[in-house]
Amino acid sequence: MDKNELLQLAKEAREYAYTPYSKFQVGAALVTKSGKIYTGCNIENAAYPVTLCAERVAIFKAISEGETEFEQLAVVADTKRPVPPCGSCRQVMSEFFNHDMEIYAGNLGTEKKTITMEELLPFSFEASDMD
Ligand SMILES: O=c1ccn([C@H]2C[C@H](O)[C@@H](CO)O2)c(=O)[nH]1
Ligand SMILES: [Zn+2]
Repeated sequence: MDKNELLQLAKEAREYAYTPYSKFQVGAALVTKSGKIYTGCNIENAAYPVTLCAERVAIFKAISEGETEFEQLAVVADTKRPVPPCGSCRQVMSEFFNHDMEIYAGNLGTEKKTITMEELLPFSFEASDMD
């Protein structure tokens, strides 16, 4: 689907972010190969490390409904540059996304960056490394 439309859905999902601690709201929108869209927002916790990022919420929502193949992911936050997904999310993404899958990072304005999974996390540890 259109990159800008997906970034807009991520921006709307961001409004649901539960961020009493950081006050930093993030939204994500994930397109499946079957054509569905799963959104996510970051959800924090008084025990800080329990926090889940917007990207992982969107991915886990999809996985928990039987979706395992994905086409595009958008992520948006109120940042100067397009928001970079954290390392934990990159590892989770690499579990489910093909190397050539496109990730769109954006901000609340017009800054955006398209990056592939392979560019986002090169030389990533994968199941096949345990063969
Ligand atoms: O790509 C990112 C980066 C950070 N966060 C969240 C985690 C935490 O709630 C807050 C500050 O790190 O932002 C995300 O959801 N996605
Ligand atoms: Zn993350």
